[in-house]
Amino acid sequence: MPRRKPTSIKDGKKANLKSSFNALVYIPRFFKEIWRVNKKLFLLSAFCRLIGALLPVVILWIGKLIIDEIILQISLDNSDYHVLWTYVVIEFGLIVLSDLISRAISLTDGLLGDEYNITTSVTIIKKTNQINISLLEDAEFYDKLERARSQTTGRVALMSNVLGQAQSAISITTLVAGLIYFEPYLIILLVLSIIPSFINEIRFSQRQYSLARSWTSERRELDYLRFIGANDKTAKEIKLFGLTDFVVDRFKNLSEKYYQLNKTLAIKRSSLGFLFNLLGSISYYAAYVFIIYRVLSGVITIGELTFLSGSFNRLMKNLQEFFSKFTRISESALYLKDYFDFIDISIDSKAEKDVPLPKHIQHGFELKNVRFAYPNSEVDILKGISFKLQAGEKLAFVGQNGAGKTTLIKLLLRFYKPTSGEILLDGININRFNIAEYQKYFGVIFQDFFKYEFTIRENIAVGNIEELANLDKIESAAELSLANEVVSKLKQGYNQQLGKRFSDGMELSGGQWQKVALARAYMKRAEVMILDEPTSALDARAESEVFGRFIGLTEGKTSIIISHRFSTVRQADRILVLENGKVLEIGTHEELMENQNLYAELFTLQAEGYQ
Ligand SMILES: Nc1ncnc2c1ncn2[C@@H]1O[C@H](COP(=O)(O)OP(=O)(O)OP(=O)(O)O)[C@@H](O)[C@H]1O
Repeated sequence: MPRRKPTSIKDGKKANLKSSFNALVYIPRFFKEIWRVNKKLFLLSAFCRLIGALLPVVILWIGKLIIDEIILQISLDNSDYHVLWTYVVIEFGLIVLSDLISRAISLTDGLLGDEYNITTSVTIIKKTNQINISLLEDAEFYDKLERARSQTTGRVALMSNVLGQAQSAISITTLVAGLIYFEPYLIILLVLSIIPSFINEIRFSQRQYSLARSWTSERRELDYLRFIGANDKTAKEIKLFGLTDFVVDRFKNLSEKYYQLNKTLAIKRSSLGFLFNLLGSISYYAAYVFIIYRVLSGVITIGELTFLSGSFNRLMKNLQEFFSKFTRISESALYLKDYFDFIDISIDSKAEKDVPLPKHIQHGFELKNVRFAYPNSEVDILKGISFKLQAGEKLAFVGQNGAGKTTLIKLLLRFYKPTSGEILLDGININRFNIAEYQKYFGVIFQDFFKYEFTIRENIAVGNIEELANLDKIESAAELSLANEVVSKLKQGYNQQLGKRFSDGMELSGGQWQKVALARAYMKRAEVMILDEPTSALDARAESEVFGRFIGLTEGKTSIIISHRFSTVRQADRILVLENGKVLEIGTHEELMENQNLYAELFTLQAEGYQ
C-alpha cells in the first residue's frame, strides 16, 4: 500500500481564520439542499427556533416583574396579590412552552436530519456510479469519496448548529437590548471577555480539521486493517498464516501515531480553553459586583438586579456557545467543502456524443494501433494493438497472466480511453457514442464479478435489473448457466439469501457462485457478449456443458471469451494470442496449430496435462 508521510499538527497551523470564514460560503448551498428535502419541516423548525429565541428574555422579564411585585406588596398596607399570581401563572405557561419548543426543535431537527441523510447517501451512491472507472481506481479519488461518505452525521449536526446559531443570534440581540437599556458598559466588558476564547477555538478547530484531512489515506488504511483483521472472509487465512500479530502491530503502529498527534492537540485545546473561559467567569463576577453596588446605591431595583444578572449570565453563556458553535460550524463547513467537491466532480460523458449507435452491428469492431498505460503509470500495458472483430464472430483472447487481456476489454467498454490509436465500431470511433447507451450494448461477466449479499434471484437479475420481477426469465437464465442446479439445493429456492452477512444467508462454493454470475449474462440479449474467464472455477463436466450452451445460444452473436482453458478456447471462431501487450498471432485453432508458435505450445502442454 503506498504510504504518504503522515502530516504533523504543524501543518494545521498553516490553516488560518480566513479559511474558516471561506468555508462558510458552502452553507447557503447546504441549506438550499435541506430546503429541497422537506420545506414544511424546515419552516416548522425555523418557526420553533424563532419562538425559542424570544422566550429567554421574556421569562427573565417576568421574573423581574414578579420580584418587584413581591417587594411592592410587602411594603403596602393593603396587599393585592392578584397581579402577582397572574405573573406567576404566565411564567409557568412560558416555562411549559419553552420545554415544548425545545422538544419540537429536537424532533424536527432529527427528522430533517434523517431525511437529509437519506438524500445525501443516495446522491453519493449515484455520483460514484456516474464517475469514470479510471477515477474509481485512483487513490486520491478514494480519499475524497471517503471524506464525503464519512461526514454524513457531521453534516446533520451542522444543520442543527446553524439553525441553533440563528436562534442564539436572536436571543443575544434581545438580551443585549435589555442590557443596553439598563447598563450599556456591561456589554463592552462582556465582548472583551469572550474574544480570546473565540480566537482560541477557531485556531484549534482549524488544526483539528487539517490533521484529520491529512490523515484521510491512513484512516482508510486503518479501516482496511480493521476489516481484514475482523472479517469472516479473511479469517481463514489470518488464522492459518498466523497473521493476527502482523495485522495488529501494523494497526497499532499507525493508530498510535494518530492518537499521539490528536492527544497533543486535544490537551492544548482544553487547557487554553479553560484559561480563556476563566476570563469570562471573572468578567461575569465583576459585572455582578457592579450591579449589586448599583442596587445598594438605590439606582436600580431588586427585580432589575435579577433581570440584569440573569441576562448577563445568560448572554455570556449564549455568546460563548455562539462562538464555540461558530468554530464547530466552520469546522463542519470544511467537510462540507469535501462533500460538494465530490458531487461536483465533472463527468466526462458529453465528449463527442450524439452519433446514434447502430441498432445492430453491421461490420464489427476494429482496433487500430491501440496503445495504453494506466493513469499515473508510465508502463505501456498495450503496445500497438490492431485487429478486427467481425459482426457475429466469436473471438477468444489467450495469453499469459498480465498480458493485457482484461485491459483490452476495459478499453472496449470505455472504462478507459486508449493513450493513442483508436477503437472503431462500424467505422465510427466508439468515443462518439453516448457512453451509457454504448455500454448497454454489452453483456459482460468479469472474472472478479461481485458476489452480492442479496437473494439468489436478485443476484441473477442484476444482469438486467428491470427484469427482477420476471421469474420465468430468471429461471431460464439459471438453466442456461447451470445455476438452476445450485438453486435446487437451496432451502428457500430463488428467494434464498446468499452470503453470511445477513440472517439465514447461505454461502456458495466458488463454482456455484460462478454459475450464478454466468446466469447474469443470459438476462439480456446483448449485442456483444464478453465472458472474462467465466468458467475457471467450474469442474470439467460443468465447463463443457456451460460452454456448449453458450456457443449454441450465441450463434451468430458477436462475443469475446477470455479463458486459460484451451478446450474452451478452441471452440471460438478465431483466437487472438496476446503477449506482453502485443498481438502475437491471430487465427483459427487450426491455423494457429499450424503456426507452431505460442498457442500451439500452450495447447499441447495443456493437452498433455489432461492425458
Ligand atoms: N487498474 C490498474 N492500474 C494499473 N495497472 C493495472 C490495473 N489493472 C491491471 N493493471 C496491470 O495491467 C497489466 C495487465 O493486466 P490485465 O488484467 O489486463 O491482464 P490479463 O491478461 O487479463 O491477466 P490474467 O490472465 O492474469 O487475468 C498487469 O501488469 C497489471 O498489473
